Amino acid sequence: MTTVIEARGLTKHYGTTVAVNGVDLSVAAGEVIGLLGPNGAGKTTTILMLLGLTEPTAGSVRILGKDPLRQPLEVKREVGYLPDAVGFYETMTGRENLSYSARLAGMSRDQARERIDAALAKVRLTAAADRPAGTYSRGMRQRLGLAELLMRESKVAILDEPTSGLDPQSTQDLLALIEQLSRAGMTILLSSHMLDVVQSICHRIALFSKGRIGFIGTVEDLAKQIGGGAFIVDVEAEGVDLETAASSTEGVKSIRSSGQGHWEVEATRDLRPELARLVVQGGGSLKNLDLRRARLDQAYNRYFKEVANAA
Ligand SMILES: Nc1ncnc2c1ncn2[C@@H]1O[C@H](COP(=O)(O)OP(=O)(O)OP(=O)(O)O)[C@@H](O)[C@H]1O
Repeated sequence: MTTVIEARGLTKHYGTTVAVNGVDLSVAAGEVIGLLGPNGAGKTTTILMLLGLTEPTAGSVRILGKDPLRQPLEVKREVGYLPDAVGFYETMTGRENLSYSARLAGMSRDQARERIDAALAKVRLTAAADRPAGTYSRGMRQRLGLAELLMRESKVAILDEPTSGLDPQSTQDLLALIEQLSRAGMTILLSSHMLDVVQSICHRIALFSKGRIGFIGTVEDLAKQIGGGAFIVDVEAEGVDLETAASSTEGVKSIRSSGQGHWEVEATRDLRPELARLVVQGGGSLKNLDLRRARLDQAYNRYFKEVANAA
């Protein structure tokens, strides 16, 4: 697998403040990685170093084998950055903004026209393409930002809170687009405090804490690491006490009553068959059984509680 982003021992001091303290990060082509952590944990500073916009105090970055500080133009060609508030020329239309950026990137007029049309269609902005960008909603601006990355054929996208301020429908639209880009091979780093958004599209998450990456892996890995279970089974049954019946079953991490005849079982594997059997063997009748994935927000809160307790 091709490694697209490689950071080793990345460190940044601002005077006496240690903003980033020895970050190692390796991201493969087509991966979507969520950068998470409390305010001030070092996510933005890490992103700025990956983009070559801030010089590391120590450590190294390679983007597709190139050093963002020594080869800034080459890296800029490969990496698209979508900040929290994407800046466009407000009086210029969406299409004119893209044309301007294509000209700066040295594209020929014909090539630009073709790529701009395709990119606008992909983000569903064709109908609005000739309106001034100043009239665009926040969702449209984010989509125009993605269109710019598509037009430039960026291999890496770094997105800062891409869905903040978007309504649920616009959020879903944007997430679907980001997934398409990843399936087409784009590598995506996404910094966000919106944990449901992160869980829905990220393959792995990196948890930043005091300038370090304290955890990197899947949500399931995180749930396991903090001693929980990666699987949650919701059980609805009558005539049985599941807490007693399933308490010693291998793989059960916790059983919580979530109402009369309802239980939430946290487990290290999919325990639906065993739970169904236990209900029936205990003389009860099973009414419903649902499997859910561990929730990132719960795992995240538990992780940072442990970090705070360990401090
Ligand atoms: N230009 C700067 N000068 C001095 N200190 C800075 C500068 N930029 C960031 N810091 C400090 O570095 C630390 C890490 O900040 P950073 O912005 O990277 O965190 P973050 O994880 O992105 O936070 P947020 O979630 O709020 O965006 C903080 O203590 C911050 O105050």
